[in-house]
Amino acid sequence: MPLTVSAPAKLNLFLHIVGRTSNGYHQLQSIFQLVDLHDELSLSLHTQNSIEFSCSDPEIESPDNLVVKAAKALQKHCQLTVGARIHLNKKLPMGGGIGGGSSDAASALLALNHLWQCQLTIDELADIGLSLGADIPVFIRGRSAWAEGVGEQLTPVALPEKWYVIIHPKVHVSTALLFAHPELTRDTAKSTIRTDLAALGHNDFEPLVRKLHPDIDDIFNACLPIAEAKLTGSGSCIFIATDSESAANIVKAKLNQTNPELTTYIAKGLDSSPVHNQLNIQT
Ligand SMILES: C[C@](O)(CO)[C@H](O)COP(=O)(O)OP(=O)(O)OC[C@H]1O[C@@H](n2ccc(N)nc2=O)[C@H](O)[C@@H]1O
Ligand SMILES: Nc1ncnc2c1ncn2[C@@H]1O[C@H](COP(=O)(O)OP(=O)(O)OP(=O)(O)O)[C@@H](O)[C@H]1O
Repeated sequence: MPLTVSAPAKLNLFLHIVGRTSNGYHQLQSIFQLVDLHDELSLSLHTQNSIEFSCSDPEIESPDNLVVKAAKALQKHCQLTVGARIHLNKKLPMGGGIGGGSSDAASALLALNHLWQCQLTIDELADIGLSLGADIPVFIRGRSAWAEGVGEQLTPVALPEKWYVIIHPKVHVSTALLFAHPELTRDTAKSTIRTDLAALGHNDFEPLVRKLHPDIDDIFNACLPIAEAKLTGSGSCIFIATDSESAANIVKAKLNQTNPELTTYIAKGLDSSPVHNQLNIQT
């Protein structure tokens, strides 16, 4: 029987860019909110040391997939002679700033650490994850968190229970291009940990993303009379926070009334990642 684990999505409830590191990466302050939308990974042992990867979406069934990179990084780190067969059931929208690829990689690292009996600590797995992408450590640690540094310095925070309406504009926004853009605001004042920034903070990518992508700007404008909308990560997904599932359903219905073409999801905020429960990891 393969081992099956989830890979949840995240929202950046706010995202302030507060500086730059010497290697060109950006220093952020953000709150990562894990949500109950997820991909699914099935993993089993392979007696040879190859990583056999398949995916429900043929477009990302490639050796470049972050899942394959994560598996190979762990295999190399632990100098293993065994491999794995991994299937990814892709359900999360891609390139939307909800961290799907990063979460898939994190769940692969956590599950393979278990399957291969590597016995690496969460800190060691988070370091391997960070070498593959700035968004991976939060999924390794598996807690909604206040984030600093490039997103790897994480302090778990208890957030009020929320349901989010997530809108996925069918626009792919490049994280690397946005971070490199001359018009990006990079000097937002640093704050000490404040969970009220979940509601009060802004996303420094938003003005630029709206300027570069008129379709996304149109969606923000359509949300205006309904509720406050925010961008997650570098986009393209936009979300609206509500206090209950029924309130989320009402917002979703209103949005779809004004624009039936919109792809919308409802997601509940999570304090901790389902993959940690599935693998019985105590954090
Ligand atoms: C926008 C966020 O999603 C917010 O959570 C993340 O900061 C992005 O994390 P990610 O997609 O895992 O990013 P990576 O794959 O590590 O890097 C993609 C590109 O974004 C830039 N990058 C990323 C993270 C960061 N703190 N500063 C950066 O400048 C890097 O130049 C890199 O070329
Ligand atoms: N397992 C994966 N799932 C999705 N995309 C992947 C995966 N591995 C590699 N990719 C590549 O990464 C690109 C961005 O994927 P992803 O959905 O993680 O973006 P994102 O949600 O914007 O992430 P982030 O918030 O970390 O910037 C995809 O277009 C795809 O080419």
